[in-house]
Amino acid sequence: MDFRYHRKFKAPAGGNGANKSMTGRSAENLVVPVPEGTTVINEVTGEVVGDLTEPDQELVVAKGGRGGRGNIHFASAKNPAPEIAENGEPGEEVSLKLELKVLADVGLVGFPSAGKSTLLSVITSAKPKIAGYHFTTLVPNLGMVRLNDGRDFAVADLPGLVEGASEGVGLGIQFLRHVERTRVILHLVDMSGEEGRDPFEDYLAINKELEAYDEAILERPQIIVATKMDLPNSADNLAEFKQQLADNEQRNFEVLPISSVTHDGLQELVQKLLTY
Ligand SMILES: Nc1nc2c(ncn2[C@@H]2O[C@H](COP(=O)(O)OP(=O)(O)OP(=O)(O)O)[C@@H](O)[C@H]2O)c(=O)[nH]1
Ligand SMILES: [Mg+2]
Repeated sequence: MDFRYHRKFKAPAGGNGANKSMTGRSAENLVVPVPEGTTVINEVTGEVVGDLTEPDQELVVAKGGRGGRGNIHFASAKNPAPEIAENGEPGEEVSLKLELKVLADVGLVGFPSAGKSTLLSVITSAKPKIAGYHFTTLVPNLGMVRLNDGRDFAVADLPGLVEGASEGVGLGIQFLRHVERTRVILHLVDMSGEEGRDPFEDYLAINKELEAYDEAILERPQIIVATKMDLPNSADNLAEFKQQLADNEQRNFEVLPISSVTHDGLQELVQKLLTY
């Protein structure tokens, strides 16, 4: 929000050089604070200038100009106090794009209404919007899982993905950069079969979109979370899903069944996430 209306930042000018051997005074540095996880990109060349991932990390994006030299610099034996001094040079000017990649440990992806926000709401203290229609989540939600022993990790709940997301359908794809750096991706698949959905088709469709976004994402650790296991057809659908997975998938992703309603499987899931 800070950058919405304030887009130009200019450090104050240093002083010019002058007589009486005065070198131009340096001006104060201008420091622009950004959140952790900000990638700084040169808007013109597209080059990544730097990645601010640590607290208090700093990056110089534009150097000030060389200060003007005072008259003593131009002194000679003949003229020990010349009446010339230099002006300072202008500082660098750059156009930058700041991109925030949320530094979550765990990223939740899946079809709309797969139960991503509900899962976030039961394992963290976050209170995301939850509803029975698609695209309830419009921007990522973050929550912290905190254990009694002091361990914790951050979970990012993303807007749902649909077929064609990588070509701009729906709104999920623009947020996928948030899972690029998570330690593990939780791929939520609704096992209820409601609305005539086929869990395995959903699963394949989402992976296709992830792959189209960035092939490397599918190489990242992924756990398949089978959701809504409290609903009547879920157990049968899960058995079929596992069979289809074994028949069609080379990758060996683990499948963890959960219900955010009965809380079955949640503890196992959290324990598993601690190992990443
Ligand atoms: N029975 C049952 N219903 C669930 C469970 N988890 C979520 N739901 C329901 O499924 C619907 C969608 O849940 P959300 O958590 O909003 O789904 P989402 O994946 O965040 O959806 P988008 O934000 O649209 O991508 C809601 O009506 C939830 O109450 C579950 O474990 N069991
Ligand atoms: Mg949601």
